[in-house]
Amino acid sequence: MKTIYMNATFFTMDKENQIFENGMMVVQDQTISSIGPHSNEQLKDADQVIDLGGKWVMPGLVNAHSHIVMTLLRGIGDDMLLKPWLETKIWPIEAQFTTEIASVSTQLGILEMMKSGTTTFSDMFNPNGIDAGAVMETISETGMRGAFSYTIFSLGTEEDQKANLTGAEQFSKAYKNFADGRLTTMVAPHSPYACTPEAISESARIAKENDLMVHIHVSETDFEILDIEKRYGSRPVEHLRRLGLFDQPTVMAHGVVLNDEERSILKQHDVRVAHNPISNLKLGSGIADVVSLLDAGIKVGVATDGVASNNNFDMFEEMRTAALLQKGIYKDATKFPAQTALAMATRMGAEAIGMSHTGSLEAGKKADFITIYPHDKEHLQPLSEAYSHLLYAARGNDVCDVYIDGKMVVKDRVSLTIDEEKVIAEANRLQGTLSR
Ligand SMILES: CSC[C@H]1O[C@@H](n2cnc3c(O)ncnc32)[C@H](O)[C@@H]1O
Ligand SMILES: [Zn+2]
Repeated sequence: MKTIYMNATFFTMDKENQIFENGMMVVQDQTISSIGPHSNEQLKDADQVIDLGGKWVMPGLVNAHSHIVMTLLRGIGDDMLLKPWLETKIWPIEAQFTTEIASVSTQLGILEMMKSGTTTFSDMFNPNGIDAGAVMETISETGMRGAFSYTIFSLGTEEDQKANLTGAEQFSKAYKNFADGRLTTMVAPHSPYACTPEAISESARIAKENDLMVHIHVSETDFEILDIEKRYGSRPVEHLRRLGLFDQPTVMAHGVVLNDEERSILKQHDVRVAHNPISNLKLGSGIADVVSLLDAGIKVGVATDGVASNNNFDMFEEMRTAALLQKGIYKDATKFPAQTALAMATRMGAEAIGMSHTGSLEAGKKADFITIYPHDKEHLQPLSEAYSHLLYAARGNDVCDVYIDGKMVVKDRVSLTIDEEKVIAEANRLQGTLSR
């Protein structure tokens, strides 16, 4: 099926950052086959021609680190530091989760992600009490692209830990390249503080044997650095390197507390970073030095973390915050230009999570894109500065239509794959069943 999208401004977010005003994009089945200026010649053999009526089109956003199953915990445990937040609030409530709660949380979270322009996500979930396969099926039905990773924790008895590792290995294998390759898995040890060295080494083994990426929280707070140094005699990055984790392609969430030596270890091992600026601010963890990460040649993606520490999945807000923070900490407005922030939330973010088949509008890439109708929106005028507006002025609810794998999943801000009313009602009912 060959579909042509025309009469739009296309922001490719490719390496050349091309913009085609009154451009044309040809999609063959799930893949972009060409993009460029308007051509009447191309129109002749199309099965379907879609006139986008002057909309802006950009690649779907890539959220490099989230916890979709926690969506029902939005607003619970505000204004706390990471350690007490996890230990006294989040983990006790997550212990009450059921498959139904996890599925509804997931639908609500994906609904919010898609409607604010995210088409790919890389997620870690707490598997306790839930049928992870059923939640993966739920994700598949929404049409979303991404990786869903079963977290490895060294909590509970030795038997619990063994069962957790077995569960993670089975899940990662069973759902690798799922839903026609739209969904996959990673191996996800929670963090150096919630996993024993044995669990980290086992994670590396599972990733190696199954050719999977690793996804882990690292160097999020000063406390973590002191804690790991005290327990193991080295800082988290060196600790994980020694355990062989970085011999597998790894994406680490946070990287707030890093020094030059650690950045050089990360670069040597091609470890990528998922930058979560709002969660890091809200949990009082600090501000990652993204300029130094990029200067060191490390790939960085933008991420929201879960909505219990954000408190939304709006990637427009996230990338703007990322850019403004770097300018602020460096006291230099030339740092972190719009181009860098937009690349991190699209193409570079996709590369960071090992999904370089999406993240830009280029021939050969998956047809994952979003549209914005700017003409009736005051905050997106004057139209001539559209590229600037995408970073500095736009917000998630400006997104009009969303396409993943060439398939429309949101039309005029209405989901075509999720029953919005039902999910919102269920989310409120189920949240009321949790005791806090
Ligand atoms: C990794 S499974 C998901 C699990 O991790 C917990 N969590 C959420 N946000 C953070 C964060 O910023 N740092 C560490 N751990 C976090 C939460 O229990 C999630 O369910
Ligand atoms: Zn997280």
